Order: sequence, then C-alpha cells, then structure tokens
Amino acid sequence: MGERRKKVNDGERSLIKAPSNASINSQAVPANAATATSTGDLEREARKQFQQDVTPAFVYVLAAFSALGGFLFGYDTGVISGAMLLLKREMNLSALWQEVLISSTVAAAALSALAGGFLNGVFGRRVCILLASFTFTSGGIVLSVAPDKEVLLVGRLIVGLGLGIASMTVPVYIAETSPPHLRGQLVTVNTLFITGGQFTASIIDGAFSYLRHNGWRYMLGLSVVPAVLQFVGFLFLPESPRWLIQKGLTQKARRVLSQIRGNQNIDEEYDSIKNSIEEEEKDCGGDGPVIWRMLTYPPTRRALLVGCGLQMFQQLSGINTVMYYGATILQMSGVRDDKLAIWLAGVTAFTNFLFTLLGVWLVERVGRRKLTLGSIIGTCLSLSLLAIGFLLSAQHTPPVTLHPTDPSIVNSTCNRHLLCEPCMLDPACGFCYRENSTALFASSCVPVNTASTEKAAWGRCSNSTQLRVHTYWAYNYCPTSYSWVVLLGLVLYLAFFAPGMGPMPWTINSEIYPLWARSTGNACSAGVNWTFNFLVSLTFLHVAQNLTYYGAFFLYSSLALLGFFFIYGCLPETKGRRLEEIESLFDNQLCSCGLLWIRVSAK
Ligand SMILES: O[C@H]1[C@H](O)[C@@H](O)[C@H](O)[C@@H](O)[C@H]1O
Repeated sequence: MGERRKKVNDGERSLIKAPSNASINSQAVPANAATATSTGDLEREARKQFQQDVTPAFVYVLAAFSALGGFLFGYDTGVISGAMLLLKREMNLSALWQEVLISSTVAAAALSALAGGFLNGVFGRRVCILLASFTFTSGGIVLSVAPDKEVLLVGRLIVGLGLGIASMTVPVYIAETSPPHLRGQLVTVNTLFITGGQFTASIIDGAFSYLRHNGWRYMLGLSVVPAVLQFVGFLFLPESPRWLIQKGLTQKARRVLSQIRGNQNIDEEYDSIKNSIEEEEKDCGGDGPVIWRMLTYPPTRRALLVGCGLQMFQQLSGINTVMYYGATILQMSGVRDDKLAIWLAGVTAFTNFLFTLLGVWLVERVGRRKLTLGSIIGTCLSLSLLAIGFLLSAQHTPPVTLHPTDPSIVNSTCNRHLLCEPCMLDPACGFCYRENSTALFASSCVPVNTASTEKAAWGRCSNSTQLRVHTYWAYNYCPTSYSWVVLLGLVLYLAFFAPGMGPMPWTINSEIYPLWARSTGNACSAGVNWTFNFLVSLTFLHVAQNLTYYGAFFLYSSLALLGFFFIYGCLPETKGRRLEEIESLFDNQLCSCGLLWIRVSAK
C-alpha cells in the first residue's frame, strides 16, 4: 500500500528555536542523577524526570477526543439489539433481514479497516479520524430518517465503514501522540470508551424501548451527537508528529510535538523518531506494497502474526456472544420478566465497562504480557465454568408433561421434544410452564409466535394476561436451579476478559509495528478482529443448536486455552519502551519469547 516516505529535511530544524530549559527546577533532579557523569547526563535525567512528572493536559484532550471514536464503536455495535426489538415489529422484518441489518455493519467494518491502512498512510491519522466521524454522522442521519428497510441497510453499511476506519486509526493516533510512560494507559482508555459506548447504548435502548413507535429512530440517531463533537474537535487538533516526520514535514512536526509536550524540550524525542525513520529506511529495504515488505522482513512479519493472532483470539474467546446474548444468559439465572431483558443486557455491558477500568489501572503497573496472560487463563477457566453451569442445567432439564392437541402442532417439530433442553434449542419452539413456590408443572413445548419471540403462537403462553400469573414462557432458555453457576461464570468471565483480552490486543497492536508498517499492520489486525467478530456472532446460535450451549462454551474455552499458549510463546513485553525501540523485540526467532521469559525469570 502506498505509504511513501520523503527524506527528512535537516535544515528545517535549525529554523526553530528550542525551548529553554530554564524552567526545569533543580529540585526535580532525581537522587540517582548524582551518578551521572557529565552535565549533559544530568540535564537529560532532569528533563526526563520533569517530563514524566508533568504530563501536559493537552495529551489527555487529544486522547479523549480520539477515544470518542471508541465510544462510537461501542455505541453503534451495542445499540442495534435493542433497536431491533422495535424495528422488527414496525417494519415487519423477517429473521433474515434482522441478521442482515446486524451483521452488515460488522462486515463493512472488516473491509473498511483494511482500506483504512492505505488511507492512513497517504492522508494521515487526523484526516482519517475526521473522515470516520463524518461517516458516523452521515450514517446516523440516514438511520434516523430511514423510511424502509433498504435505506436502513444503507445506513448500517455507512456506519460500518466509519467503524472500520476509526477502530484502526484511533489507537495508532493515541499511541503516537502519548509519552511512553502513559501510552498503554491512554490507548486502553480507547477500549474503555468502547465498553462505555456499549453500556450507554444499552441504557438508551432501555429508555427508548418504551417509545414503541419510532423509538428506534432516537436509538440509532443519537450517535450523531458524539460523532459531530469529534468532528468539530478534530478540526482544531493536530496531526500525529510521527506521521508528519515520515512525510518530511519536519517543521510542522516539531511544532506539534512541542505543543503536545507542553513546550518541554522535545529535541531528544524528535531526534529519536527521526533517526529511527532513517534506520528503518535502510533496514526494511526493498520496494513494493507495504504489506509485501512487512511479510518479507522477519521482524514485521512476526509482529503482524502476533498482532493478528491476538485480535483473532480476542474474538474466539466469545466476548460478543456474551455481549449480544448476555440477557438470555442472565434470564437463565432466574430473572424471568421479559421487559427486564433489555435492561439486563445493560448489566452485562456495565460489568464489561467496569472491569475495563481495572485494565486501565493495571496496564502500566503489571505490563501488557502479564496482564494478557492472566486475563486469558481466567477467561478460559470461567468459560469452562459457564459451560459446566449449562451442562448441569441440561442434565437436570425439566420434562415436557403436557402435549397440546392444537392441529397446527402436528406439522411442527415442537411436539417431538420430551424435555425442555431440546425444545429451547429448536428455534421454532419455546417452553411454556407453570410454577408454584416449590415446583414446576403443566409444561409444554409449543411453537413460537413468528412475529415476536416474547410469546407462543397459541395457547396459554400466547396470552399476555395469563403470562402474568404464574405461567411462564421460556424462549432460548430453560428454568434451572443451577443458574447461579452460570451467573458466577458470566461475572468471572467479564472480570477476567475485560481488563486484559478486551483492551490489550488494541493497545499492543498500536505499539508493535515500526512507523512505515504501522497503519498497514493495524489495518490488517483490525480487519482480523472484525472478521472473527462477524464469524463468531453469526455462528453462535447455530453452534449452540448443534453442540448445545455447554458444547459451545467448552469450544470457546478450548480456543482460549490455545490462545494462552500462543500468547505465552509469542508476545514480548512492550511496556515503557519507546515506539522506536519496539521493533527490536521481534528480532528473535518467531515465538521464542516464552523461552526468553523463563530465562529472565530464572535469573
Ligand atoms: O475490545 C473490544 C471490547 O472488548 C468489546 O466489548 C467487544 O465488543 C469488541 O469486539 C472488542 O474488540
């Protein structure tokens, strides 16, 4: 892809007056600076200390405005499930149209993330963020005024295009503008915004679900607010200094760097970026598209494998099955009021958000490698616990005791099921039962109402008045006394996944590629993330039908275990290193960092 690099113009540097060091208070010099041998060393130490202590507020402003892209990522992927409940009634959507409207956005995001690599290289990070927020705004407007399902589809595709570009550009922009000691934390804030967006979407879904007519227009259209905010903000925010240096716009780069470092001395940082670009120019050699150069140059090939592998295992650990079907899983744990279902999704989203906050706190304390390893092993174990909960529920599933005689059941598959478990796994049927304080009785397996899965096609469970008095309709779940195991599994899953496996793939990808390969590397790995998101969420219900719920969660658990071995062997620690130094971590043979780690720990 066309990431061109121009020669850096040395002459420009001397035109700019370096900021004075006079503001550095001698008291800021650390104790160990006494061992420094020359005044130069002393000065550098002092500067480092000063720069670490006083982080200019502008860096936070940049990170917050960029992370609005993460918020829109979370909002637009999260809001659709609640909007769909209203849309399917109002527009009479078939199951196929519902699936198309949900997954078209994710598929469009996968494609545009790949294209985003090219756009980032040629036009820069800032223009791409402006483009993404413009796309989000247009998509939001189209969705909120859509007269029919075809226009809705166009709106969903436009939003997907914005998502792909934002998801790959924002982490890169934040990483490139942050000081090394804050980089991990600030990029992780972007994932915090993603989960915050998902949580906000569930609240908005809950609030507008009472507006039966046109409520979905507000749900889908409200994303315009943060999108416009980001667009306006970025009209005033600067381009990434690293991209500017790469393009030979050195004078502008120095200005931006000094602005985002609060007029501290930026010589050292500037020189280090410039030198590393010159080094890279010699090292990576060869011509041809960036992706080809990445694949033929061993360090970037390894980094790409690690980056894409992390994104793949993030999605294979099943986060989006939990995010999209969380309400059903929670229903199994005893809350049966259907009206609550939409709010329950909010509980899952909030837990995900809360534990991502823990990740922001941990990332610079324990480092990326340990955090990701701890997270994936916990994820793997809690997925097994979820599976065990489903297994116990399936083994103790209640029997069907009533066999209704309505003529339409003769042609339906529902009258073949003798237990609740196969009945609820059959998408055409649901379990209708009565319950007193001690036991469940008068249970039947009957066809679902095709217009709304909230009730049966006929009989006791098709009647909303009856459904209020001790008669229950269970679609997608079975009443069980092992629900607490499932609930515990779910909470532990989010507690382990959200601080590590949720944010780290994005954070690590923003750091591991040299500048010439950064946008292409992030485009590929974000493309892998969206592709596996699409595959896993689209196949979840089919996988559950064929392997049962516990089979599905055992499968995700085994995939997470595989992910653990991959991360253990292949992921080096990038904490505290300058972006320019990170390439050297991939100099060693592929996936030998597990061995290195053992050696270092043994010393
Ligand atoms: O990192 C994010 C986050 O964990 C979200 O909750 C999830 O929905 C996304 O797919 C993932 O990429």
